[in-house]
Amino acid sequence: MSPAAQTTTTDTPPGPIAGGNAGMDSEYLQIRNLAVQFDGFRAVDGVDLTLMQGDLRFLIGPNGAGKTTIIDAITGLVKATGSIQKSGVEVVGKKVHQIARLGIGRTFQTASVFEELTVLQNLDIAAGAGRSVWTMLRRRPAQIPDDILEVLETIGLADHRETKAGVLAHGQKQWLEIGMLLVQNASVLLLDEPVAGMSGEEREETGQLLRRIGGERTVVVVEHDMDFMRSFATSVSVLARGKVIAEGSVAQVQANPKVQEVYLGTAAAVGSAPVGSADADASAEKE
Ligand SMILES: Nc1ncnc2c1ncn2[C@@H]1O[C@H](COP(=O)(O)OP(=O)(O)OP(=O)(O)O)[C@@H](O)[C@H]1O
Repeated sequence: MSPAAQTTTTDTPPGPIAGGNAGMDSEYLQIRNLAVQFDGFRAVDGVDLTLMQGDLRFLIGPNGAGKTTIIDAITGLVKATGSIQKSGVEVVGKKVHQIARLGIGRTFQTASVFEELTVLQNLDIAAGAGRSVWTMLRRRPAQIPDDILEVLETIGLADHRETKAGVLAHGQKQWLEIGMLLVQNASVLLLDEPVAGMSGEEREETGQLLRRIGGERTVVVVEHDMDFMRSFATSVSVLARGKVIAEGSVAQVQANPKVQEVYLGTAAAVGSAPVGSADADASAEKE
């Protein structure tokens, strides 16, 4: 069953809304004055972001704006300065595995699943602790832990749990990768171009999946697909040359002259062109 087909009317957590939906006790990510340099080049240059649980935040901006580097900095893959706090705990300076243990997970532009293993085995490995491959292989379906069964339903792959990941459709691989973060109990999910290369139907289903998981988590989506952003973002931060140049609702950023300038230079453009398109990049370079 596809994720989109699984929306329930009872016990459905509140969906994402701008500013978050979980009140004072919610998880959050607070980024202050974040900077990343590569040989003196400031790829990320003094970025502040406040990301609340229940706010489905999109990070957009032309190619090279620094979006992926911000995700790399949050997850410890590149050295950064400044502060990144996850619910009060400082992340900058911690190692990749320590950051993952804090509940911060990410996906990559190309899905990184174990192609030779089944969907269930991939989720089992991601869930990790104490589950040997042997236990996993001998286990009967009834013994699948509840948390993994729930995630299989959430990502729409319950009927594919014995399918090898390598033969899944492109979209299903991305959903599996998101599922691998969910079984690790990641409360902050950083998704790098999750719908790149997907069909229209897969995009819609992915958006619905993000809505379902985004109500209870902090979800940040780096995306070039403007239609997808308009359909599912509850808030948007726009980056250009390593800096946040605008932030707000979809309507607010689309109406922002700085954003229009970074893209094609007209109001119509930011409403229609995919960000990062050749025209948009040419325009950004002319600034
Ligand atoms: N490891 C690296 N070494 C040197 N420069 C890098 C490295 N990683 C990224 N950069 C540079 O940093 C800048 C920001 O790159 P980044 O990938 O974060 O941009 P982006 O906004 O994610 O772009 P895109 O939308 O094209 O993925 C670019 O100029 C890029 O060339």
